[in-house]
Amino acid sequence: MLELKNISFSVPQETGSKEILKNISLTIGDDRFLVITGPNGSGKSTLAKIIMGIEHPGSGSIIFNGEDITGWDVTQRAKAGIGFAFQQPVRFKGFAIKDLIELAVGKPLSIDEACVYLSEVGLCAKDYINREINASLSGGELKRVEIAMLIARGVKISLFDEPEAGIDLWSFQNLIRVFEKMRDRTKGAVVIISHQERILEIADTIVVLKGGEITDLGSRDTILPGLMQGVGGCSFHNGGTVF
Ligand SMILES: Nc1ncnc2c1ncn2[C@@H]1O[C@H](COP(=O)(O)OP(=O)(O)OP(=O)(O)O)[C@@H](O)[C@H]1O
Repeated sequence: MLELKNISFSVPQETGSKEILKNISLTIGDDRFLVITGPNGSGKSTLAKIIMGIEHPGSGSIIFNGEDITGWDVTQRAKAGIGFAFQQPVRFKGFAIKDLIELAVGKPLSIDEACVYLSEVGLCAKDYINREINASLSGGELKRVEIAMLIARGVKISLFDEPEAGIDLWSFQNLIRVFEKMRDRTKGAVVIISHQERILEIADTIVVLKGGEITDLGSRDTILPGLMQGVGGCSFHNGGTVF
């Protein structure tokens, strides 16, 4: 369980400082599928960076399974089981997909063992296992490889910042299926930052950030109808995209 307690974060500006997150308190329970949404600039990515340890809060504390990890860096948090998928997946030159899966698991694997993780994310394993991580892989394929790595690492919290960014509708539909499977099977929490209605629809819990504050938090069934009607912080709805 991850607890954010009264988290505030500011950046210095010429005219003083700008408060980006204001007194955020949020508990992310195990086995929860939580989606954080809100308008552009509301502080979602900053909150993700605070959870990862890329940024550190000016005040407040972060407790992970009872331990205060506020001062921990990215590596310490990664080792403790907080995994992160980048908005633009990293491409490692000269690395095959199998190498990445082995790196994630932390030991050599047989082809069959490595293939299990690829099958989990809907990639036909034999076509991919020896492919190099390079520009020949589509954005959707790269994202699925990243998710396979998080599954292989067995992280306790998987964090995705706008996984829909830069992928086509077809790949997006496949990604949704992978997330649905992850929600049903993965032990541990999944936290997704997204504007997409299709992702909000599979959330257990939705958190709405606005102006650096949590303006709404609750189950999908209580929060989503308000978002879709423009109540509770939604200012714009267009083509399946909220906000
Ligand atoms: N290092 C920084 N210096 C100055 N301003 C910053 C810094 N980091 C973030 N901000 C500002 O803080 C606000 C929140 O940014 P953040 O990226 O967290 O928003 P977001 O909700 O993820 O937005 P989006 O939906 O557009 O990705 C923005 O106004 C951004 O310009």
